[in-house]
Amino acid sequence: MLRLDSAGRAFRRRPVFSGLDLEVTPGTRLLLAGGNGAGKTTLLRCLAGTLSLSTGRATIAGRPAGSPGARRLVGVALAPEQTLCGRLSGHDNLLLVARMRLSTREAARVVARVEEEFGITDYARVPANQCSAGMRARISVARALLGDPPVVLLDEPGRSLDTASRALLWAALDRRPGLTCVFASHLAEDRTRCDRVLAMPVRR
Ligand SMILES: Nc1ncnc2c1ncn2[C@@H]1O[C@H](COP(=O)(O)OP(=O)(O)OP(=O)(O)O)[C@@H](O)[C@H]1O
Repeated sequence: MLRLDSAGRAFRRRPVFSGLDLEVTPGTRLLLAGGNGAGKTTLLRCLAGTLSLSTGRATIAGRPAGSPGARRLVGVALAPEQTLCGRLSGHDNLLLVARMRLSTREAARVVARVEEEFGITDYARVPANQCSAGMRARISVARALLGDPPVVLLDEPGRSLDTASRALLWAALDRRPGLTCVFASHLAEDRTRCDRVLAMPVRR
């Protein structure tokens, strides 16, 4: 489902990671582990296609990461507290994305589903910039799951979430056993939630 071949990314010639080979089969939950600066967010951004690799290749179901074909397959929550349009309600943020992919009726249906799953039906009615960081994170993660993409990329999804919200997140992922999930986390409990761990060393 997801593949890296000799993948590397450098900033100003300083490599963050290099020579990375990885094959992630459908339905796998892969945890990116590593200290601050190890390159977890950088790798997620390269898979999402918002940043390009310096060397090598990343593909999603055989399509180059970042290509329209790959983007259609991927739900993304990177910096989940910060990526909503602040003046729109959470509900409208969700609808905006759902309508890019789906008919009006289908968009309304999938938005209602994730709002219920994440318990955000009520506060998704106020402007996102009036929501707490945890509320925004819940909306962003819900947004990544809109329309059940086969792959989701989540950057520290539990960082701002309380215990109950984290339980909602994992329950939502558990309801999607075929979903391929790549997520970064510093939370020890998340090691029990994944099938594989990619340990990324911090390069000095
Ligand atoms: N746009 C950028 N320009 C220059 N250097 C960058 C840029 N983005 C990231 N880096 C560098 O790349 C390295 C990896 O950063 P990254 O954010 O991927 O780490 P991380 O593993 O996600 O860290 P954390 O656990 O703190 O979130 C760091 O040394 C960082 O300074």
